This record gives sequence, C-alpha cells and structure tokens, in this order.
Amino acid sequence: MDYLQIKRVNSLNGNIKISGAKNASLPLIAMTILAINSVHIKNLPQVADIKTLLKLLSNLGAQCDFRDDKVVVDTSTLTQTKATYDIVKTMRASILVLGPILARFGHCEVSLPGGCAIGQRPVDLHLKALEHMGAKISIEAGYIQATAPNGLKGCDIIFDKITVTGTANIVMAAALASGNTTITNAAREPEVVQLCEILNASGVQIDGIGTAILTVHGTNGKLINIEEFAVIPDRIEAGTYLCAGAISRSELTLSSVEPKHLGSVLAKLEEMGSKFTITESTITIHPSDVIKPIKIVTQEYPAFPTDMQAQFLALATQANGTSIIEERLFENRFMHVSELQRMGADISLNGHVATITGGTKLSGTDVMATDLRASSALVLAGLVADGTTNVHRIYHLDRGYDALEKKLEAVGADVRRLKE
Ligand SMILES: CC(=O)N[C@H]1[C@@H](OP(=O)(O)OP(=O)(O)OC[C@H]2O[C@@H](n3ccc(=O)[nH]c3=O)[C@H](O)[C@@H]2O)O[C@H](CO)[C@@H](O)[C@@H]1O
Ligand SMILES: C=C(OP(=O)(O)O)C(=O)O
Repeated sequence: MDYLQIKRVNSLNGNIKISGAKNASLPLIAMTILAINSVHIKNLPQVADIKTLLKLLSNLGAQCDFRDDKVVVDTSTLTQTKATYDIVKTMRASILVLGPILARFGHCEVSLPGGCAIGQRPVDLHLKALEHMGAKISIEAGYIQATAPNGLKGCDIIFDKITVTGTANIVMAAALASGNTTITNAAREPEVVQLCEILNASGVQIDGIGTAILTVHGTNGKLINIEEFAVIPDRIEAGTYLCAGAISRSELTLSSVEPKHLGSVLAKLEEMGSKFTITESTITIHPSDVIKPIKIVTQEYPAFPTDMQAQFLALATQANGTSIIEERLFENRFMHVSELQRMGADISLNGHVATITGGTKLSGTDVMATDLRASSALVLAGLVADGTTNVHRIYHLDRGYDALEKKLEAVGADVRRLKE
C-alpha cells in the first residue's frame, strides 16, 4: 500500500494546473449510456474513481479507451445491466448508472452502495423519483432491482433534500423518458449544470439549467448523439491548492481553473486574509502572514461546499483565533479531526460543530486518511507541521486527486509517495 511522506516547507511557489472535475466526469461518463454514438470526453482527471466507472461500463459490455486525459466510450455494445457489489462498494457514485441503464433498457440491477466513512448516504430519493416515473423497484439481496417495462414517464418530482447525484440520475433517466419531467429542489452544482448543458446540446431540451427547477423534455426512448466535449475544471482540487497556498503563506497560481465556481471558497479565504489576482482561467493567491479565524457552515452550492470543509479545518488550525466549522451535509465528516489532534491541533467537536483554536504548532507524525478530503486536509497540515508527516491509506486520496504529490513537488513541496 502507498503512503505519502511530507516534510515541512518554508514556502511554495509556482503554477499548478487544475485537472478536470471528478464529480463532473462521473455523471458525464454515465451519460454515455444514453448515446447512439461513440462519445469523446476530454479533460478527465487521472483518478481511481474514473477508472472504476470505466471498468464498470466495460464489465457491462461497453468499449472504453482511456488515454491521458481523454476517453472514447462506445456503449452500443453494452448489453449487461447489473452493476455488481465488487465495483459499487469501491465507489458510491456507481449509482449514477441506474437512471440511464433503466431508461435505455427498461431494467437495471445495482448493488446498494451502503454508507461510507462520511455518513450513511442513502439513495432513497433517487429510488422514489424513479418510482414516480413509473419504475418498479425492490431491494433483493442487497441489490436495487428496477424495471420499467413500459418505459419511464415524465412527471413532477420534488426532492425532499437537494441531492447532487440524485439530480444527475433523474435528469439522465428523464432524458429518455416519454414526456416532460420537472425536478423541483434540484441541485445547482456546476457539475450538474454541465451534465444538463451537454444533454441540452445533444437534443434533450432542458429548461431551467442552473436553477432549482429543471424541466427535462424526454426523447421517448430515442438515443442521443453527443458531440465531443471537455470536462469543467475541478473546483475542489483548486480549492485544496488555494488552501495549500494559504496555510504555507505561499503565492501560488492555479491555471485551467473556473473562478466562477469558487465564489464561496474565495470569499472565505479572503475573510481569512488572502488576496487574489483572478483572470478568466487563473487564480493567484497572495496569502497573508496572519491567518484570521473563520466561521463556516457547509451547504449546497452556491454556498460553502462540504468537500472543502476538511481542508479549511486544517487551515483554521493555523489561524490567530478561534474558528467554528459546522458540517450540515454529512453526519460523520469530521474523521480528520482526531488525526489533526494527534498532530497537535486544538479542536473540540460537539455534534456537527468543530471549534478550532488556532495558532497551535503542528508536529509531523503517522496519520491515517479516512476519506478523500480528510486525506488532503492531512497533506495540508503536513506542509506546515514540524518534521515528517506520513499519511497512510492514501487510496482514499487517489480516488479524487490527480497526481497530487507531483503537482505539489513541482511548486517546491517535499512530498513523496512511498510503499508501506
Ligand atoms: C460523486 C459526487 O458528485 N459526489 C458529491 C455528491 O455526493 P452525493 O450526490 O452522494 O451527495 P448528495 O447531494 O446526494 O447528498 C446530500 C445529502 O442528502 C442525503 N441524501 C442523498 C440522497 C438520497 O437519496 N437521500 C439522502 O438522504 C445525503 O445523505 C446527504 O446528507 O454531493 C456531495 C454533496 O455536495 C459531495 O460531498 C460529493 O462529493
Ligand atoms: C465525497 C466525495 O466523493 P464521493 O461522493 O464520490 O464519495 C468527494 O468528492 O469529496
């Protein structure tokens, strides 16, 4: 198993190119199930989750040719409709094949994804919405068994909670349904917006893109032609490297980034003292020597993302005062706290709220990554901790960060990937 060894740096300097967004790539790859043609996707990140989803599609019979940051997916040979436990257990986002497979074939089996380190993460809203569209759904032996022998029918769906992959799943199901599907309380994340835009450009009319009410005009079973496109930049990867600049008081420039998607993250970093030079596709962070404490509440886009909570918590350990971070999306997304405490951080947890007394000196030690963003928080802490920090179980990090150690090394960090 690999681990990352990080030594304290004085400062970082240089340019980091941001990769395509994992959370946009996943629904966009699932979307190829709706296509009549071979779909060319550019700017994919080289991360484990992408390979996992492509493996899932290959197992179902699709042809996937993934080279560098491009993939060509041909689902005309896709004949199997069962997403098995061995793959789904490694990546919850496998649930994204449910909507498109059901819409195209009229039946689909997907292993229940189950919970994960950050929380229970049920998929009840995906299933209820599909039932509303006419699907018959049962859970048998740990599998979601879904059928729609007469096709899916457009209808009005109101999500009780905003769900990102739930919205993506239903948009894809609705794309091939008969009639119109209106989704109220839809997710507005840029990753959902891109999925809708590509579908819209491929002949599936979608009204309200980027708003909380989407109307998808179904094609009544007709597969669609999808032109080549590039995945949007990863706003969470970008946010993580901005935190690297802020915590190490280093000027860093991010390129191939979409500043518009980072509004709440930039606003919080500004409150903490950083300044920015922003162009259409670059952000340079000019950090301040003094990091100010912060109050953060995680919420759905465009508010502050839960996927940046762990990294800001690491940053808050170096602020000159007390920060308060409230996690509203996932009930157990504070697993990094105990590891940061082992490095010397002063953090108290009360349910969903972490109180971080900043200004403590961190010391390098062996720490365990427990989930994807917890991993990057530990890397950020390692950049400023005295001595050496070894981050173990980085298979979590490899799910979503493209060449993290190479990108950090290129700007002067001492980060090495080693074998246990
Ligand atoms: C692959 C991907 O894009 N993952 C992102 C996606 O996850 P994901 O799509 O799984 O997260 P959701 O938006 O669905 O979850 C939001 C909240 O709704 C709850 N819920 C969701 C579905 C459901 O059927 N029932 C239910 O109760 C969840 O437990 C959670 O508390 O959005 C999350 C919230 O921004 C991000 O942290 C993840 O990085
Ligand atoms: C929680 C995340 O991903 P996933 O939904 O795939 O677990 C994430 O990207 O931070």
